[in-house]
Amino acid sequence: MSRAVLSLGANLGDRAAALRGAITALRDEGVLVARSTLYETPPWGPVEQPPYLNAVVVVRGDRDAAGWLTRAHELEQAAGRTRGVRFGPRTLDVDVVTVTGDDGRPVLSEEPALTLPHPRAHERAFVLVPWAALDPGAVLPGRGAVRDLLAALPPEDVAAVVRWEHLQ
Ligand SMILES: Nc1ncnc2c1ncn2[C@@H]1O[C@H](COP(=O)(O)OP(=O)(O)OP(=O)(O)O)[C@@H](O)[C@H]1O
Ligand SMILES: Nc1nc2c(c(=O)[nH]1)N=C(CO)CN2
Repeated sequence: MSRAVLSLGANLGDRAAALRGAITALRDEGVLVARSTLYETPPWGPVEQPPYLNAVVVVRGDRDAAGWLTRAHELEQAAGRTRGVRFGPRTLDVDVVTVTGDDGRPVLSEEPALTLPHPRAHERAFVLVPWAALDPGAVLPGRGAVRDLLAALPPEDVAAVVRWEHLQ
């Protein structure tokens, strides 16, 4: 049994359907603990591409860290994702942000195939804003409180992450 925080993102096709489909699948299999609302976010990184919808979910179930990565890849495939450019556009991206074992300890890994906590989560407003809204006391192991990490980001990056359901 472990608990994982997953980051979901989509910027091609019906973005909301892709995120909602993944969240519904996790709920239906009984592992969804909590989900954020959907946020529209400017593209992070070096690739010019359309805006993303992002969300963060907390899941708990009978999987180890590698098992959550496998589930993440299955959800991406179910949304029709094909592997393209690094940091490039996609129908669904599911990243494993952090995993906590039943003993309450974070799983730490430096393996390229599964680095935990996710090595770029601390610098991504599209992860930190939904996560802090979902769990104001959240901590990114090795980096600190999510609220403090958000305070360290450029304010314009944080302000650009907008609750999408309010825009509809
Ligand atoms: N914590 C992690 N969560 C998801 N994938 C990871 C993680 N650590 C390592 N990986 C590996 O990263 C590889 C590339 O993943 P992906 O194509 O989603 O990268 P990306 O989305 O372009 O970049 P990023 O991971 O920074 O969002 C995956 O095949 C996976 O094995
Ligand atoms: N806003 C935002 N930007 C991104 C995202 C994402 O989910 N949201 N995912 C990426 C894939 O690496 C690259 N850039």
